[in-house]
Amino acid sequence: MKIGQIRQSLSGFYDIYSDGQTYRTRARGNFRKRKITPLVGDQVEFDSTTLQEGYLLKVLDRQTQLVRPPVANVNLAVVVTATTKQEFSTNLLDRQLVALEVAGIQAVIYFAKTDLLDDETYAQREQLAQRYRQIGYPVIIDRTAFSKASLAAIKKELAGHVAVVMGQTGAGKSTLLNHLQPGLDLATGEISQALNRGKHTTRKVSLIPIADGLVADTPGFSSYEVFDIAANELTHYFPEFVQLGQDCKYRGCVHINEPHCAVKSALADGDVLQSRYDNYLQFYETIKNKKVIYNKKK
Ligand SMILES: Nc1nc2c(ncn2[C@@H]2O[C@H](COP(=O)(O)OP(=O)(O)OP(=O)(O)O)[C@@H](O)[C@H]2O)c(=O)[nH]1
Ligand SMILES: [Zn+2]
Repeated sequence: MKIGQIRQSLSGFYDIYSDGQTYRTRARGNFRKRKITPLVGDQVEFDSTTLQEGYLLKVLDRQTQLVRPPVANVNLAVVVTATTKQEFSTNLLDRQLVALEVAGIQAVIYFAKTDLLDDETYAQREQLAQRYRQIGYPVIIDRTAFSKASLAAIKKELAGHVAVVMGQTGAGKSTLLNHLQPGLDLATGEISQALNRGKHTTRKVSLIPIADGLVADTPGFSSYEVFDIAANELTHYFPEFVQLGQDCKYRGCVHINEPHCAVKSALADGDVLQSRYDNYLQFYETIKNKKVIYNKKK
């Protein structure tokens, strides 16, 4: 029995990386009975006779689990945010950040398409980047898109992590992945020619080693339509509110109507971003009314 990590899943085969080797395996039938679908990123126990023939025996406990892309144990997400006036939205950015906080996944923000900005807009984005850094989120922004420095900065963040790239349609996720890994043939929705039995297309998901980290080659979607939390918990997922909230007069203050609220006074002093607070209010109301949050910009 060996232990390894699923690095690729395709048509019922699982490629498991263990001790410098990749083993192709199939899952034993009992997985289906137990309703466990092995996921790329899973740490697993397996048996193998050759590199081509083996059985996946057991999926070990997961740290995290994403649905889109279906990857386990992701602990970092690169949030690709297009910065052009037409596309940029702090609402979308904050929504993704909250979803990641809820999932327990670290976020790195990448500001894309900076080459399309005029100087004034670029300066605004840079200022905003600084504010997000103060909250604790690394932000990668460079006047030159895909500069050596910005790619190196992303690679540094990826080191030691299992990561996904997320962001709106057209934000620049695939383009970024291709710059991080030149020659990468993004395989989203690819039909497996050797293995497809003609019933339906097979989605391949794999984790590719980039700069001492692993990145899912399938970008994720940002459409976390609803936060699976109660409205009064939302404050826990705004890191700057967590810290400030310790000085609110009322325990369990949600920073809306309570007097002597440290978050609201920091907002009045300009120490909390107005856009973050506005988005907080909007998410709060949405969760409270149990409405679905739809993406405004598609
Ligand atoms: N000028 C400029 N264009 C970019 C940049 N990044 C991406 N683009 C362009 O934006 C368009 C969308 O980029 P993609 O990488 O396909 O976006 P995506 O996020 O993968 O989109 P989906 O696959 O639809 O989710 C493409 O035409 C890219 O060439 C950038 O930094 N600067
Ligand atoms: Zn408060």
